[in-house]
Amino acid sequence: MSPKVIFSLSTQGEELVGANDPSIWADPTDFKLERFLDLELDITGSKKITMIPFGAGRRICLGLGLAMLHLNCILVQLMQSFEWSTSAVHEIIDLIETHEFTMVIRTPLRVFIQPR
Ligand code: HEM
Repeated sequence: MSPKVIFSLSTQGEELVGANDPSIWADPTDFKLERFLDLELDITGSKKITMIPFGAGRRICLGLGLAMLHLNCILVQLMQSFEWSTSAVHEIIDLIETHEFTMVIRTPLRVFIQPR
């Protein structure tokens, strides 16, 4: 049985803010990775602030170009080289964030990797 994924604060009855704002993302509480396939997605925040993993404005990450160039290669290598699985004891995968010094995942997500 595949684990249930809790993705949104809305499942906890809390206020929808930021990345959970439906005026910014369609169906924000749905786990839809394909939303990131939109090549028009502006991650620099120069047109509209939607998702800015590298920051925005004058202090935007200087390594943005380098990182984007290498991320696909690194990800593909990791997927090709290892078998990935979640723990059998995790019936629920909790992707909800919480505030610490920065925004972090509330419950650490543990994965098991084995060389293929
Ligand atoms: C996935 C990879 C990376 C992410 C998500 C990331 C994210 C960020 C973020 C959020 C900031 C702060 C921006 C702000 O203050 O508004 C930043 C700053 C910075 N990053 Fe990155 N970064 C990544 C990779 C890199 C790489 C590979 C380099 C260099 C080769 C780099 C160099 C820098 C520098 C120099 C700053 C400071 C820019 C400034 O304050 O003017 N980063 N990065």
